[in-house]
Amino acid sequence: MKTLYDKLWESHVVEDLGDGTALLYIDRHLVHEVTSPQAFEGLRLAGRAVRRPGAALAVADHNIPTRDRASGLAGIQDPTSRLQVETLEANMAACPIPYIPLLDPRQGIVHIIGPEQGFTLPGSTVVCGDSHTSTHGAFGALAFGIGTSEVEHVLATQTLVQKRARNFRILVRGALPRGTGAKDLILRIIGDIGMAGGTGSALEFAGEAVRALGMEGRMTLCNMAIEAGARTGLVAPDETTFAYLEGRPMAPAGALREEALRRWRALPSDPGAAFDREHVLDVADLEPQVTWGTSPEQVAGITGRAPKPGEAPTEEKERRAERSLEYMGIRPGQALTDLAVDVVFIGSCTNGRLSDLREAAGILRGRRVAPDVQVLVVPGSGLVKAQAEREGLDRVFREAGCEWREPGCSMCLAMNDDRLQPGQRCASTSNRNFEGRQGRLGRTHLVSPAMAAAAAVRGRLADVRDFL
Ligand SMILES: CC(C)[C@H](C(=O)O)[C@@H](O)C(=O)O
Ligand code: SF4
Repeated sequence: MKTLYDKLWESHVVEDLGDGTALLYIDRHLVHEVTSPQAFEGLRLAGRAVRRPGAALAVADHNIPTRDRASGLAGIQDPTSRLQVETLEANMAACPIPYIPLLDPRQGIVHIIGPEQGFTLPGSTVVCGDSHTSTHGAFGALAFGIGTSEVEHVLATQTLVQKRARNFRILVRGALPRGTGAKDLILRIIGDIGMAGGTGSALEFAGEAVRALGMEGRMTLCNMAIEAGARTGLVAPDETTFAYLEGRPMAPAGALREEALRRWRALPSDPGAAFDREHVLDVADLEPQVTWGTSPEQVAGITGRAPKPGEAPTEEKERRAERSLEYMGIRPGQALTDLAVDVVFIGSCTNGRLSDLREAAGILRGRRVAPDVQVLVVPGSGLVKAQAEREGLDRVFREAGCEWREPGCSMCLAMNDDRLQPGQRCASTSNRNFEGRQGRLGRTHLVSPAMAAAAAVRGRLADVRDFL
């Protein structure tokens, strides 16, 4: 009896190296501009070629502006940012890896375009020089982030040495209550098990609440598995997965699809397979979640308060909470709905997909953004943007007073023009809230798209259930 993870691992071992490590075959490799330049340089210096260009897919996403795209590379003001994108373009011109250029309608965040193109498939190994590669585990793929030297290794050999992870099942009972979704669920899970709770493990999300999620919600869960310290996140593929993949440009079709479906259906963990660890939670009472600190584990329900001295379970957590509150400009015990926001960011590979934009638009429709709040809505890809526009979501956002931008990582991290000013407070649908993540001295509260929209309207962190 095997878990999904065991099956994925065992079917990709090229050679067992002992000590729990093995050389794995890598089926798919996503490439972006930040972690690939040195890898290509390394190949050049060693006189090596890319082993299987067709197994890779490249796109620029982190350093690109989300406005005035028409000017292309020339529109990138920051020299380091421009150099990274230029280098990616030069590397792609010199090798046959499929590349989605900046002005291509399919351009977008690497973790959004992979699934969208049908590049990410159940049963495969997927790597990228990016920690949030775990996102692709939502398809029942073994997907994990790698470092730049590993990017070079995969380019050269299509293999990678890995250490086998422990099996950790997160079993989610009950149905997600009104006003909550995948983002609230993963924030709650990280709050429960902690930012190091998943260390050395593959987190398999299971249970009825996970089955009920669409692919986009499952991607949100797996995206943040890494924020619980896990190697990767997984959801067993099922009919929802197969329906999502049907007709995608790079997914198997016809007889190949039939053959693939037979294999994919054998992937889920066998009933009774042993997990090294299990965490069970019931979501019947889950509230919309919001982080109050500078780690995703520092999270509470929106009706909650910032912690008071003496409330943390350990001395170390107490000190961390104290420091976080100081950085965040929050008084101990302050009600979270007291906190006024300056900026709202709706986007990222956590929550920049169509269902996320629909969710946010559902709250903003017919309402206005509070005065002096800047709201950035950044679709995760050009295809998400086009579909949102067909549905009139861009109008909903614009009429409410939001800015409708071009796809990219944007304000998820301070690597492009979109960033917080020192001291600004932001309700953000992204995945990281450490100090300076969205800009020097910026203050980030991680929330769902619906909660971000509610904060935009109220001008403070707000309970989205008041808007339903
Ligand atoms: C820039 C990149 C290497 C980084 C990552 O690995 O995750 C980024 O995507 C992030 O989210 O911090
Ligand atoms: S959207 Fe954010 S988390 Fe995702 S790849 Fe870009 S920077 Fe990393």
